Order: sequence, then C-alpha cells, then structure tokens
Amino acid sequence: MSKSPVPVVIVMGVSGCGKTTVAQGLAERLGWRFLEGDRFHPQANVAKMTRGIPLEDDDRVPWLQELGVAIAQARRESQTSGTGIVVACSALKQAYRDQLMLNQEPFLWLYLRGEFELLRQRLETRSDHFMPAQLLASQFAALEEPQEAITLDCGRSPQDLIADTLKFL
Ligand SMILES: Nc1ncnc2c1ncn2[C@@H]1O[C@H](COP(=O)(O)OP(=O)(O)OP(=O)(O)O)[C@@H](O)[C@H]1O
Ligand SMILES: O=C(O)[C@H](O)[C@@H](O)[C@H](O)[C@H](O)CO
Repeated sequence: MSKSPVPVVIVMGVSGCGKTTVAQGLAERLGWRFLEGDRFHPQANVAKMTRGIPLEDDDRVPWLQELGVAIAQARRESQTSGTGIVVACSALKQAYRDQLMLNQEPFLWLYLRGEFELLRQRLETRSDHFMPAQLLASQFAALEEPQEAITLDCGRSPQDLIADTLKFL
C-alpha cells in the first residue's frame, strides 16, 4: 500500500512579509518540523545581501539546491511518523519554486502578500537580521506572484495568518 506523502508547506514572499514568524508559529501549532530557508544560503550569498547587493539567479541556484535536498531528506525522516514540514523560503520566482519542487511530491504554498511601505517599515525596525531594507525594492522586482498558492495579507497578525492557514490543512 503506498503511503501519502509527508505534507510540506512553504511560506513564501519578499523579505519582511513574515515567513519565519508564520512558518515557525505554524510548525509549533501543528507539532511539525520547521526549516529556515535562509540557513541554506552559501556564506557568499549572505555576505552579498549584508553589503546591500541583491542576489541574482545564479546565486540562488546552489541555495535552492541545498534547500530542496534538505526538504526531501526531512520528508524521508518523517515517513514513518507522517509529521509534516514547514519551510520559510522567499521563492520569489516561478523558476525557483520549480527548482525546489524538482522530483518531489507537491508542496502547499502559502504566499504572504504585502505592500512595500509596510514591509519597508518592518525591515527598518528589525535589528537582528542581515537583510537590509535597501534590498526590498529588488525583492519586489524579482517577485513573480504564485498562481497556485494560499494567498494571505501579511499585514494581519501572525495568529490570524496561522489560524487561516490551518483551515486549508
Ligand atoms: N504579521 C506580522 N505583523 C507584524 N509584524 C510582523 C508580522 N510578521 C512578522 N513581523 C515582524 O516583521 C519582521 C520580519 O518578520 P520575519 O523575519 O518573520 O519576515 P521574513 O519574511 O522571514 O523576513 P526575511 O525574508 O528577511 O527573513 C520581524 O521583526 C517580525 O517580528
Ligand atoms: O532570494 C533572495 O533574495 C533571498 O532568499 C532573500 O529573500 C533573503 O534570503 C531573505 O529575504 C532574507 O531573509
């Protein structure tokens, strides 16, 4: 008898939309595993962003490769328990989402949508992260909004966003 695939939710969107906050909260609520996409960036990518230089497609290839492998690995580890996985990953372009999904059972995409000004303010006030607010415009320039995703307004509270997402699971 074939088992149903371990569920994977990818929380995506531009910097500051709340991917980490919502993905972590969702994983906690569900007792699922959380993967922080930023942890899979090569050091050179983090250094680049820290200096205020946007990543290019080529920079993101090894990152998405590493993250895709980690998701597949986490899925294998959860095969017996069926425990799901929640991932925070910007996944700004369709090609990045395709690369991440390569050879895998489908993911559920949660897109946190927000206006530039709200996100700029969030990034300006956040102090414990490498990503500078000056890169926000480049994040919007790269963004291709997903067609097949649960789309929620990231201006709402994390609690509301998590509660709404739970309705889809
Ligand atoms: N729904 C929300 N309402 C208000 N503030 C929020 C919300 N979600 C996140 N924040 C705050 O906004 C900032 C960015 O949140 P977070 O780090 O979760 O975003 P992110 O999308 O993961 O960002 P990045 O891609 O840069 O890592 C944090 O200071 C966080 O506390
Ligand atoms: O593709 C990208 O440009 C990067 O993934 C960024 O989105 C950052 O990693 C993230 O926003 C900062 O946490």
